[in-house]
Amino acid sequence: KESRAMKFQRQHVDSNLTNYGRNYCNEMMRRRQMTDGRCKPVNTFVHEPLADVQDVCLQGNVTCKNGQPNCHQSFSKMSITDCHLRPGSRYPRCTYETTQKHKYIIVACEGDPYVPVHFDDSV
Ligand SMILES: Nc1ncnc2c1ncn2[C@@H]1O[C@H](C(=O)NS(=O)(=O)C[C@H]2[C@@H](O)[C@H](n3ccc(=O)[nH]c3=O)O[C@@H]2CO)[C@@H](O)[C@H]1O
Repeated sequence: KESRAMKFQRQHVDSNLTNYGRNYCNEMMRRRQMTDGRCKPVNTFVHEPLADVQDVCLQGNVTCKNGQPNCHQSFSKMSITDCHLRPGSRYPRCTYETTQKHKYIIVACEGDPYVPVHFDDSV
């Protein structure tokens, strides 16, 4: 069974941004298995070293969107790609809008070791 930490890495960490250009999301959402059974509507990939993403758990403690107190906002902006399902795209043809951004990320952390288990937002 995949741990929540490993699921976070599969869904949200792509340190060596493979340059697919505007097809990045179409390719990566499939490769990282977020189009099996349904098209995941929104997903962010972070293009920083895994250690830097894990370090966010030690950074600014903030309240998560769902009210839980275990979210952390990065001290620095990070290179990310937001993937948004295009309107009208129908499973199994999941087609995405690919948008490159440089923003602070907010993740929820849990466990020992205390690591990211959920991507909450970018600001
Ligand atoms: N505080 C917590 N502490 C611990 N665990 C917590 C906590 N909160 C939730 N989980 C858990 O996480 C799991 C999960 O999949 N949550 S999810 O909201 O659906 C993920 C969102 C995110 O993947 C994506 N998104 C969204 C915005 C964006 O900019 N970028 C972007 O990628 O969209 C998804 C839907 O929004 C679930 O098991 C829930 O129980």
